[in-house]
Amino acid sequence: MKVAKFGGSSVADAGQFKKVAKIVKSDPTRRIVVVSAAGKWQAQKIKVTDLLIDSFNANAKQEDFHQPFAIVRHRLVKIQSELGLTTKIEADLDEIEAKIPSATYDYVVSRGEYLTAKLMANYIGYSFIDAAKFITFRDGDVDLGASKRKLENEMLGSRFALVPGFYGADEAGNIKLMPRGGSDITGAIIANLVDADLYENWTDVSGVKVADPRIIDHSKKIDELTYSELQELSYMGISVFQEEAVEPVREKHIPIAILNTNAPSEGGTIVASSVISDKQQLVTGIAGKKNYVVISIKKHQLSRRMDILQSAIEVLSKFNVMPNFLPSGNDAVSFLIDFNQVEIDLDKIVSELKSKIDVDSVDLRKNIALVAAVSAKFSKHPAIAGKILEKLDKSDIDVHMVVQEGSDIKLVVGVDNDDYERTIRELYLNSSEVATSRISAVIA
Ligand SMILES: Nc1ncnc2c1ncn2[C@@H]1O[C@H](COP(=O)(O)OP(=O)(O)OP(=O)(O)O)[C@@H](O)[C@H]1O
Ligand SMILES: N[C@@H](CC(=O)O)C(=O)O
Repeated sequence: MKVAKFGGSSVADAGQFKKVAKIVKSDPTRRIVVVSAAGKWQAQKIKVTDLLIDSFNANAKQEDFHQPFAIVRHRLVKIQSELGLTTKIEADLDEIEAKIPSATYDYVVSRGEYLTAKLMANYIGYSFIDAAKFITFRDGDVDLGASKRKLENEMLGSRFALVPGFYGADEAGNIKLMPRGGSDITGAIIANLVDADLYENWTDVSGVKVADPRIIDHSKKIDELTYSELQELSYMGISVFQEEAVEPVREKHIPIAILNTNAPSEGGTIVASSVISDKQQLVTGIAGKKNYVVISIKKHQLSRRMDILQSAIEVLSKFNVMPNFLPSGNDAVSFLIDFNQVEIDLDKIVSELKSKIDVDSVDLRKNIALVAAVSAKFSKHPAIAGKILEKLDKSDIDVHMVVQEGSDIKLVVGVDNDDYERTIRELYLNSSEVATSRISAVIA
């Protein structure tokens, strides 16, 4: 049995619905289909999820929430009428619109998936199963045991099911959202619950590319990836697969196929526990994100001062800040933090660190981009990392920091935001088959 998840671009309009139906109908083993909310595709420039967030926020600020909601209504009703569906989605839309002033954020924002799934279920003739009926949250996490029992119950009598992604419910029945991109997680959880043979993730690219296709035209496709490599790439910012969606399928050794709804015959990327590696390819994938801040605290022999480190972490936790990386040396520790996390409180955090902890200096650097090269080969051939840094040095890119931590399959460099695209291009050039012949001696 296959679980097939279709992302927002795959269900953005009636034309995209038709492509999904063709794919699903071409293989009867695709018994459970998960969909995101109608997303971006061609003329559709805003995701339904973002319009619902706008509606909720407008109401919270006592502004007109009917305006963004009208766009949601227009898009979904258009899909219904263009496909001649019998769903009567208007009644659901009326009910949701009436509830916005009193409903929770999670309820309002999850309705994009709920409504899109109802439309798709009607179109392809699958039974609609609401994720709130079986994906059960307990203490913030999904309880797989409870969810499995409930899903089995919901599936009784249904051979083919259509499930909305991105949300579940707590034991009291309150809707609980997953992180952004969470429909990937729903699909992965369901694949785990039903012991699927394959988890298909359908999007708008033919698999994971070595580097972001918006930066590298015609970037080479990665044919095979390990779960760990995909997890690291997702953590570092490739939006094509949600990082938290790896674990549920890895646990059951279920392979993932990342495929293109707009070009199903092109094939995609297969993700599994181990892969046959491409000898020529030193770096499997490159990912990154702009806009980090680096807060560095310095003191002689800081690495021996647990008390100081503890106090610094307490200051960050007080502001709900979780550093993404913590490069450290004998006399200094740096906290690398996504700027969006600290934007409002940054000055307060720096002044509290200066006033409350006994250090020689607290330095702040903004506008840092992190770029990661990921490869399972790094663990066996650490010299590759040195070669990569040498290449960046020769191209006059200022590397402010290098982090090679944790999984030891990832090398992260911190560069200026302005050098982000150039760094990705340099790494890409030196990861591809042609260029690697110059440095392949390292792995020989
Ligand atoms: N290395 C990469 N390989 C492939 N795509 C990448 C990579 N890095 C970034 N992307 C971007 O990821 C996009 C696909 O992910 P996205 O989440 O937008 O898809 P989706 O299937 O429409 O899902 P949803 O709208 O539900 O989040 C691609 O269009 C591409 O621009
Ligand atoms: N619709 C949600 C979830 C998803 O697409 O997976 C989002 O835009 O983040």
